Amino acid sequence: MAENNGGGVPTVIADDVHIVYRVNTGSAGKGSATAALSKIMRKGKGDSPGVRRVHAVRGVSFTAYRGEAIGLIGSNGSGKSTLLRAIAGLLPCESGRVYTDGQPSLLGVNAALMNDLTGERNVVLGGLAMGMTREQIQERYEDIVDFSGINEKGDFISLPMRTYSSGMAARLRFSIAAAKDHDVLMIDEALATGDRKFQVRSEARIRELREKAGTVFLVSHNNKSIRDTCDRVLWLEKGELLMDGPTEEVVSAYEKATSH
Ligand SMILES: Nc1ncnc2c1ncn2[C@@H]1O[C@H](COP(=O)(O)OP(=O)(O)OP(=O)(O)O)[C@@H](O)[C@H]1O
Repeated sequence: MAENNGGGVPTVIADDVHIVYRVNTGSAGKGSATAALSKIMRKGKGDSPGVRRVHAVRGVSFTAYRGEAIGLIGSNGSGKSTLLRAIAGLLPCESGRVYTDGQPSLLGVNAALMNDLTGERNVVLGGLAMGMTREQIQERYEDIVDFSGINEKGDFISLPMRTYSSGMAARLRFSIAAAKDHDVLMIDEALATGDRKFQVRSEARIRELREKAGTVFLVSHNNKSIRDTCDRVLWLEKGELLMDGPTEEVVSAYEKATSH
């Protein structure tokens, strides 16, 4: 639908993507009536006993271009995080394809840093995990810590991450990820967790990343963050792409639909 690419270079192409989780329900026990019933229901569907399918993304197609910041909105459980994980290559597609130009990096509020290690060690760990060299990390270390603001109220960077508030931890995660110029940067709710001052800073950094020819995806329930950051929005509902277009058009339609 949205063709605001200005003749740009595609960075992510999703082509009729379907993603199915398989959940072990543990109800495969012999003899129980429920087990027998689910066996009958499952017949011909090709899944093993005790496994339930959750069809989280259903036939989503879009093309993202270099320089775009794309918001993903939709109610809880609509498939936003699942779609991001598939673009990052962390989940396989049941059918359809995701093509990417460059390495997509997913920055979630749950991005795996080690709680028992200090902030300092996590900066190094996170940098290495993103493919930076030790020298590059060394070079950017001060900037990362300054950007995170972790040390504004004392020397917190040398304390284990488990002593951080959720906002502080989210800020550090964002700062680590934003230290690298990404081909495709995906942010899951990270902005919603920092305080207003940090949000302003991270929005500015996202704009910079976009100018460096990357593509940014942002999943958020905060429509203001989406409006401030994105120029295009995908609205997912029950795993399907309901709307794809300019931010104001899609967010207004979403607000209208969810206001009653
Ligand atoms: N690991 C998992 N195993 C099984 N089902 C899952 C898993 N993760 C998500 N789901 C299911 O997939 C569907 C989409 O979930 P997803 O987390 O992608 O939604 P979301 O739009 O990001 O939601 P939210 O706004 O609440 O973060 C939901 O029905 C959810 O229950």
